Amino acid sequence: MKGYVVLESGEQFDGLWHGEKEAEGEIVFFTGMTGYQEVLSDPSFYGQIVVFTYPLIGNYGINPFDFESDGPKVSGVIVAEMEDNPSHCAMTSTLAAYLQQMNIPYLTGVDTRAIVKRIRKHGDMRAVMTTVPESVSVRETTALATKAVVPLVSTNVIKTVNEQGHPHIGIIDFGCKQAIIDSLVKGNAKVTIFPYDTAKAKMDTYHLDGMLLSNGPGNPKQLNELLPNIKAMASAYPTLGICLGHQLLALAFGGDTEKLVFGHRGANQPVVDHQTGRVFMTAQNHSYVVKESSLQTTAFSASYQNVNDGSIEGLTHATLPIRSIQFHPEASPGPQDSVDIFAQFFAMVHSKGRDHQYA
Ligand SMILES: NC(=O)CC[C@H](N)C(=O)O
Repeated sequence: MKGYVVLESGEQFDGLWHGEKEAEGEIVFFTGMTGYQEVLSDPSFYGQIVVFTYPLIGNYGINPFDFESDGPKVSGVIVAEMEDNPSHCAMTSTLAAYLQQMNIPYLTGVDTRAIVKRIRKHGDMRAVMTTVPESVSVRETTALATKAVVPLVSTNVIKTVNEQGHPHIGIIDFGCKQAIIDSLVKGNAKVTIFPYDTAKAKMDTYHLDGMLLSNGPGNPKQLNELLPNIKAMASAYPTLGICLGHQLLALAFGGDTEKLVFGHRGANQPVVDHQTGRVFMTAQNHSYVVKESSLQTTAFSASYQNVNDGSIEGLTHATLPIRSIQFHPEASPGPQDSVDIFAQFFAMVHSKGRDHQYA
């Protein structure tokens, strides 16, 4: 059966329809050649329709190890071609069977290049995947775009992993990828994961050595009411912010964020480290960025910058042990060139123990 994706701009693209239900959400594109399983299950993609630009998706199937959360978070998938006969030693299912089992609609045989050219021109926008395009008004669905989705992907309960580890790192879970938790445990940290709106007073009872603000979906300004709590926590503990966590730290300390025309989603985003001059490749998926001009009135300075468009990729605080990064040092999927960010975070935590009083 023929299926369609109808964009907010009114344009539509067709392909072969697979699925039981329509999908709606922000349409974004991901440029990595591999990593579709991580993308589908990364909570930062919650509710989005993802166009994969690599022309053949699914060629190593789905395995039990590469999930970033308990299941798919995207609302729909669009590909040029999906592999029917994948091959991998750890494979337990084809991508098609997995999407069907999870009730995620997908389109194959789509001119993905044409869609991406539209998005690059007009920006990420709302879209609907449907078999009856004439019945769809994408504009009527845009109200949903303002709804905060972090509460839907954050943990409801406080949980600790690697009980015997040290140091003790608290993660504020805005939709945390499993790979971030794994990276901390790999460094032998005891990790306690808190719901996104846990009060600092509650966290203080856990005797944490450091704090990590996770990635997550949506516009950081949807979480404005959390900023005073975030500022208080980051002022009390050595802190690392990743992606949404980075954006929230900037907002909490008086900076500002804005939406990119089209997001960075892929595995080869070049970033320059201003301290060393080194350029390295990073995994990214975000729509929002910290506004460089807004940093002037804050104690933050830009530590990393995107080589392609000059956007801010990381911040360092002038006096407090706070670092934040827009890209993903845990990769998953993508290059591991920046994995030493976790080692640097551990060094910061060890040199600024929890008994240290910051001014
Ligand atoms: N990966 C993330 O944490 C994404 C952050 C935010 N939702 C953005 O799109 O910019």
